[in-house]
Amino acid sequence: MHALLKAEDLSKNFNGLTALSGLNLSIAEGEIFCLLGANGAGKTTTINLFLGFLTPSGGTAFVDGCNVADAPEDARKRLAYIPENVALYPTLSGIENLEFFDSLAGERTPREALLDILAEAGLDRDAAERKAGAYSKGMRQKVGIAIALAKKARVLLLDEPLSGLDPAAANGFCALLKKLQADGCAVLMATHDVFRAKEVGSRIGIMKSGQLVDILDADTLDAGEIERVYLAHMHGETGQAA
Ligand SMILES: Nc1ncnc2c1ncn2[C@@H]1O[C@H](COP(=O)(O)OP(=O)(O)OP(=O)(O)O)[C@@H](O)[C@H]1O
Repeated sequence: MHALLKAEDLSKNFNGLTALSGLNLSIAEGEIFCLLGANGAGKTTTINLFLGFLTPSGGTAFVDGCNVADAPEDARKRLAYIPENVALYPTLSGIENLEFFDSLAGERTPREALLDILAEAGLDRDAAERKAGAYSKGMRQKVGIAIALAKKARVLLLDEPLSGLDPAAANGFCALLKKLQADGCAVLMATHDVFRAKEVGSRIGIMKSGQLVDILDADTLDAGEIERVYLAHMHGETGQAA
């Protein structure tokens, strides 16, 4: 399977602190890779290196075969990024925000088609016409997904997109991710939620102190087992497996 995200010996240091050390990882089309790890483990650093927001101290990040450091604009065209808090223009409606981000991505998708995309992301027409300043966090995440859908991004980078969502909103968000996965997207999602990682992930990576110390197959373990392996790594009871 074609790797849409690839890290080769990817590292990042900040003034002597190793935030990411020698990451080797391939994420194929149709795969959701969840990154678990304690605060400061290096998850956001990994995502920021794929986004081209940071320059690697060593190694290479590729998005759909495109070297991010050499061609950050090309790489960014192929991906969509959903942070923990999707920032929208509060005085614009949901549909106006989507129109704006669509134009930034160089698209001119007709308004009706964008309204359909918002509906697909779970935001009905009434909500889409309301000012985004009054949106809940879950509604803003839906616009984030709609931006990704409109862009036809093949790669999704998600940094704790579920934190603070109520169970129904988190469930809806995961269902959308599954749909994108079925369409062949590759997803890298940083999360603290073991249960959702098990539910939505194809593979689960465990990061500790800047290193990917284990990769688990989400299909063969239940959430309790994943949590046990995770905690064993955090408490230093397991050797490095990756
Ligand atoms: N711009 C920066 N300058 C200096 N140090 C940084 C910078 N960004 C991250 N770090 C450090 O790099 C390490 C990894 O941070 P990172 O944000 O990648 O962790 P994380 O796994 O995403 O954590 P969290 O779960 O809290 O979001 C931390 O020690 C952090 O303090």
